[in-house]
Amino acid sequence: MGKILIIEDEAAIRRVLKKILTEENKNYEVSEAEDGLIGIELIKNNDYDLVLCDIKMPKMDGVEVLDAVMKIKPEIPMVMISGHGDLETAVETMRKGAFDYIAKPPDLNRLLNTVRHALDRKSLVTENKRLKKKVSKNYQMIGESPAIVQIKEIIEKVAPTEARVLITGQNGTGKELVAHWLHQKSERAKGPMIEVNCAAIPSELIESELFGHVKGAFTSANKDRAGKFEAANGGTLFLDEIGDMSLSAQAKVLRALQENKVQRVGSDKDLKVDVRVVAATNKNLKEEIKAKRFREDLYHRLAVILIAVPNLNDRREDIPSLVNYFSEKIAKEQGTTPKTFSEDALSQLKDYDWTGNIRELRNVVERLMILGGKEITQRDVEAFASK
Ligand SMILES: Nc1ncnc2c1ncn2[C@@H]1O[C@H](COP(=O)(O)OP(=O)(O)OP(=O)(O)O)[C@@H](O)[C@H]1O
Repeated sequence: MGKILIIEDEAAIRRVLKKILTEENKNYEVSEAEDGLIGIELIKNNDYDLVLCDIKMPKMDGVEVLDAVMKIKPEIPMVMISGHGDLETAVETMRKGAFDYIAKPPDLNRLLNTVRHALDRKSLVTENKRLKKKVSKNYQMIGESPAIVQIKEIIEKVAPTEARVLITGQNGTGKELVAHWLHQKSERAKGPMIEVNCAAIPSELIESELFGHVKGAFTSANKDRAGKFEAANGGTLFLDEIGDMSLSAQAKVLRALQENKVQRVGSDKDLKVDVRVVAATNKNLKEEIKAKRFREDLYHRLAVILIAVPNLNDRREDIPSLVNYFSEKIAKEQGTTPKTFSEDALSQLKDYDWTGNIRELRNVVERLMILGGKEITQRDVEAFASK
């Protein structure tokens, strides 16, 4: 990574900059443009990682070039080159989105440092974009049934707010998927999304997992450790299977939600946290409250918005599109071509006796793709779906 474009009308300066950069790093690939118009054309048609741009130039000055780049490729860091008279403009360009500026004549160390930093940031931005794409691909929510459409609408409305959400539904109905959407579509999407499966953590460890601990808090605590609340600072904490959380951990979670503060186990120092909590459960929390296994006050804190994810059996009309979606997904994962399912096969699967778990549907599709014919028929479904 190191495609750099220099936009500068003075040939001598271009030469010096190019020399410094190419001598510094053999991987820097430097191109030149003698004015802003040529520069912008090059930027449109190439993928640069960094642009060095003079401020004072005839035809189109550096500020105009910056404005144009911010519109067409805002992810490219721009480093402005300023002469004696335009230091103020240089500072102004930073407000407009330039990464930094260097003064003429360029100081070697400062130039190289700025270039390195700008390229580092570019690779971070690219990586972030790649991850975001991956995440949004992985978390597609398939289905046009009224129930799914309604859930999508609720997500659109609720995600941008700070409201806490309780997601209910049987195992494998898509609760985690809903939680990811809530995070992705919120202001907090730039921050972390941290997940804790409360059912998978032994009750004696859950508090340390959520709130962290200090060295010596218990026998195996040999150093200070931050908990998930701290890790989720600025983002979303997804407490999955919250119905399985111990009563003493529930009390601490309640305090964290009331005061936006946590204490590491073994410490009495309050740490401020800015976390949105989204929780999920397959249990009926109202019944858990009656049985004194779940705190009612915590329930009311968590369940500002309730999203009940329907069972697959209650939205059978989504099954054909889910089958096609999984067929494509599995084929991609295995490097094969997706199989087509005949109309009869699809309607057979639609009426199939599902447990309600979407993972079960995925497994059936995978089994049919392995065992079935070129096109999956009703006979394939009869023969293999329930085996
Ligand atoms: N509407 C949907 N479209 C596409 N894939 C889905 C949909 N709903 C669920 N899935 C997929 O089904 C699987 C199970 O969903 P998820 O893990 O969200 O369920 P869950 O209710 O959180 O399960 P558990 O209770 O076991 O934690 C995941 O791989 C998820 O991506």
